[in-house]
Amino acid sequence: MSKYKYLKELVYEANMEIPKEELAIVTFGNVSGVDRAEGIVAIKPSGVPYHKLRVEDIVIVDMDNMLVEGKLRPSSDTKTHTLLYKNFPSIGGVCHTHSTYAVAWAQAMKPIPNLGTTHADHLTSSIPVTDVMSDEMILLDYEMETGNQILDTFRKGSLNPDEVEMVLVACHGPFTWGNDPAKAVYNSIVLEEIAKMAFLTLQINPNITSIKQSLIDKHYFRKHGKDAYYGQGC
Ligand SMILES: O=C(CO)[C@@H](O)[C@H](O)COP(=O)(O)O
Repeated sequence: MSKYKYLKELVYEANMEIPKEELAIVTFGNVSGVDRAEGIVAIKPSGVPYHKLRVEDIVIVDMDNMLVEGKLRPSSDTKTHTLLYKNFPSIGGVCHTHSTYAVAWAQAMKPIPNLGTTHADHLTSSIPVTDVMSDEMILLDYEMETGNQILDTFRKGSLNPDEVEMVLVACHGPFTWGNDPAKAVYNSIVLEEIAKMAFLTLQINPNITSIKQSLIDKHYFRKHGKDAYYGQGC
């Protein structure tokens, strides 16, 4: 029996949420989880349709993307996942999907503006989008450079990955994370709904740019326990 059975099961269950929540079809997307003490990552194998996926198919790699356990190839996005674990120290799970509305915003290379309280409940900023990669980056090592593009986006925007747990990779799609694989998938579900609402809002009223900062603050801090308005009778 694998010493990583517990993590494989967590990651398997999280991956099975992807088709259940209609966040991707066929083999698109992947979810991983990390055991920092063991220095390993459990991740969906590459090219396996969700309906055929089994717990024992989940692949174990080390933090340098070397195979530790598994008969199948790890996801093609493994380098992106491990780079995020190395640079975002408090995350325990990463999720990548091809959910329709989030991918549309990523392909349009537009950040998702904060247009309502549904968005504000989860983050105060826009949902960021990475810059487009150079030809050299694409040809050199697309998946590693995808991770670097995410890190650059957070550095340039002074964004906290513990508060903004999601990003749109330009021309590709969403990556989300959280303290465990299930939370990473939850954030992908939320992101897709916010992306859809924002798209429809702008179809109805293209002149909308964002909502009042006070409404953003009220909802975010009420949901995250630091209500800026406690004691102010609002
Ligand atoms: O976005 C892509 C390919 O464009 C990948 O994320 C695939 O959607 C999943 O690849 P595997 O995890 O099956 O290697």
